[in-house]
Amino acid sequence: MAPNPRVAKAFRAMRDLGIPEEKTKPVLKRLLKTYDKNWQHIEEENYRALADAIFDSEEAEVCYYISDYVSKCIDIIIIIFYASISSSTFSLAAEQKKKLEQAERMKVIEEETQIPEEPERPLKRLRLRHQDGQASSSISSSPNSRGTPLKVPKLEIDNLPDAIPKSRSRALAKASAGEPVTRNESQPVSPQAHGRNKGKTPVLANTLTQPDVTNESESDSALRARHLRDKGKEPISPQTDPREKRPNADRPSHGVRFKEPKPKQLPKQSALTLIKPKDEPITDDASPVVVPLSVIRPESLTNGDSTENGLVREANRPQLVTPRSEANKDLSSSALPSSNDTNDHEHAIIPVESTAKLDIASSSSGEIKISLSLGKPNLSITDVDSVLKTMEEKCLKSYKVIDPNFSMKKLMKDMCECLLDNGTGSTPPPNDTSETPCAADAGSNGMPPNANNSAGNETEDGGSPPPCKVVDDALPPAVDNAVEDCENGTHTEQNGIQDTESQNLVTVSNNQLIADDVRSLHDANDIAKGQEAVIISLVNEVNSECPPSFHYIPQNAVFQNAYVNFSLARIGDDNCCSTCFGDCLKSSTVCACALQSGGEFAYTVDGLVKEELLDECIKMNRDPQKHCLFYCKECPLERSKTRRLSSRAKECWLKCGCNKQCGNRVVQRGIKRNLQVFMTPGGKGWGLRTLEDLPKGAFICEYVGEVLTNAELYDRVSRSSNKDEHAYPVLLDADWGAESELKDEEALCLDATYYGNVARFINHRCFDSNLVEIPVEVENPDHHYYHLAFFTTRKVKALEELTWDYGIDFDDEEHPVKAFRCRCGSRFCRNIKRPNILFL
Ligand SMILES: C[S@@+](CC[C@H](N)C(=O)[O-])C[C@H]1O[C@@H](n2cnc3c(N)ncnc32)[C@H](O)[C@@H]1O
Repeated sequence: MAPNPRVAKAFRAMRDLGIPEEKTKPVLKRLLKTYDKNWQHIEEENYRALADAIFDSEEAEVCYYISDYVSKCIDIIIIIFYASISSSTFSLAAEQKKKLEQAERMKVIEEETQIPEEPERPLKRLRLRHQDGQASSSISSSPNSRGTPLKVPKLEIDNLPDAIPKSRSRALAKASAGEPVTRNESQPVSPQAHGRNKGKTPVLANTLTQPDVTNESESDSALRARHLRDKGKEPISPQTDPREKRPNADRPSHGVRFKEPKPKQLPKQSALTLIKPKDEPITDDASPVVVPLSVIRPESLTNGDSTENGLVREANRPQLVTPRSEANKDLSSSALPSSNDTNDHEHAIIPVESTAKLDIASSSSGEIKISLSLGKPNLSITDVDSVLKTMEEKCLKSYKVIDPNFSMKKLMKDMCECLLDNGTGSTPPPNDTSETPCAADAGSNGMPPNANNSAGNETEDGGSPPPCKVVDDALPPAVDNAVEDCENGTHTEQNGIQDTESQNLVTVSNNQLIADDVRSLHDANDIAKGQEAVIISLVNEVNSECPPSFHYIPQNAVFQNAYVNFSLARIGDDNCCSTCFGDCLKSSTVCACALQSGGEFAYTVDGLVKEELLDECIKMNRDPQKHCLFYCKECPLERSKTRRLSSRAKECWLKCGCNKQCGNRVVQRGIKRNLQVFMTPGGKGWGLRTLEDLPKGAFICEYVGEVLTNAELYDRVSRSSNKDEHAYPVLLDADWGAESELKDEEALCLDATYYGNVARFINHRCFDSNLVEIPVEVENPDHHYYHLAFFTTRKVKALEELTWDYGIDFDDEEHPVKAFRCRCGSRFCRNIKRPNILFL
């Protein structure tokens, strides 16, 4: 049968549009049926009805694909949503809910895309295009569509909700296309999650985890730093006021309060949004050069303007402005001095990290240049300000620098000033008139108003102070206020300056730059912070060195393992004078406590140590071989002799019937003399001096510190980065009661490095020191633990430095605490290498 010419014409028209006959045929059949074989409707507008009907049938197919795809995407989003609100694995309920929702959606989509058996006038396509926001166009007039077969439309991924990151969208697209998805595309890892969960969390969970903003904790490196800082420094004895403990994040001390860094605010997101992935996070460990800094200033820097917790309010604190501040204005562009400059410059190379090198150079004109070589050849930093800003943020985050005015520039300026101030003395002095007087500056010579000033500025030897070796004589009075310069938190040990005369080279130890600690705050008006019966002031008339960082404690505190048991039950009747009344020294009967020290009290009614005991102790100190043959392992006889000869005092205590003013309670009543911590002019660092004339045998102070076992001390010293920093720990070795030699885990010592009293400032003098230490039993009849009390060996004039003989063997290379180069100035100094005289 010949084909109907109208059918053939319709096929041709559709072919022209790229629609093959087999697609046209069924649709045409349906249309003819629909229009009751009314060809007019079909042929109108160049077969528009037919073409639309064909497109609609194709679109229905496409819609199915789209709906399927969208539903899969929604599924994934729902999975994400559920996973994000519950970090645990999928719950069954969630999965069920998801499936139900999916089925619901599928139903709706299917309903929407169903082809009605009897289609209405096919204009839907045009309407859809309008809805898409695209220009309405007739299929015949659209040049693009003309002849182009319809394909499965590409999913417009970029139009998915904004919060879906592109990489994730790409992953979705790839996944749907059956392409492999890369790890980065599948894992929008938050910086926190990246570091924490690396290699641990399943990909999906990792992808979905929101960053734990509220729990953002210190970086590992900051924690490590704090751990190291606090290690070995926290006495746990109940004797110790817990507030005195080193501050840490959990337990802020009264002096310093750490402010946790505020977690970064994330943009607000709805429940369904995902966190945009970031590039590899920069971790705290990333920076090779980190200078942890504390900017807590000593209270002494203020004129009483300290806040309740002891912090200094920056705004009211006068700023140091010196001409030298210009020196570091442009650190980035300044080149280090050439080797030709070496005569004019002091030059220190500080190893910062294996690949990085910090270089500091100073010129005699007061210029300081700091350069940092990172060992990376192609590094170019053009914007120093942004580097400084980043560093400030880092300091705030990692090192809890809490001062809002903290600035790296200021820190570097301070560092330069410290370098100049602590340098060789060849650098010009600060020419600054804007410095405010130091709180400690109680007079031109540092004497407080009530001090007996009559004695003049004598040294122990009776002469004037020796010319200062480190600081130029020409230093102006401004350096009296040097305590103010300590605001950068760095601290230079006098010993850190090596051989300044010989090579004009300042060697700066690493830990001068790395303030490993938040400084304990010192009140220069009273370094004891009111914990002693007297005020102990602090002055520095010599240089700008800061008082060392330590906690002042008026009584010993057990660090950890030391066994110091003060139970009343352990004090027998023989060890106390329970029947005494008032002042034992005035009693007519010999008290039990006196019997304990050979039938006589150790003190006179004037509160001085009796001459015999004093002389015995002095002799013992000066010639231990002769007077105290202690610790002869080979010879038990010598050992017992030593014990018998051990000179000591025994004081009344809690079980005694006498009162607190009893003459046999000298050491336990604490410091009574007018003392001052001062910077020695002779290169020994800080020292202690008396501000009043003292008689022979006067009690000065006790050596107070942490009570450690020997084993703990060795451990502490060997772990310490700066072994020299230890304030010369003392061994409590007058173990006159022990039956056998004490093990290192039992033997005790005192370390005043981190916790101590004013005695930690007493310098050593060989042989003829004006103080001698006497073991004093107070609470503990075991004699395994006792108090080490200092008494004057002779009359001492006001302003004389107080010294004691540490008993150092300067040739003992094996001692855990390294001996210093002695500058005691004594004629009998043991550190002077004398030529061996050969007697023939
Ligand atoms: C107990 S501390 C005394 C206070 C110390 N000068 C300070 O500035 O903190 C002991 C340290 O002081 C220094 N020192 C004490 N006597 C010294 C002396 N005769 N010569 C040189 N340095 C001395 C040594 O650095 C020693 O390690």
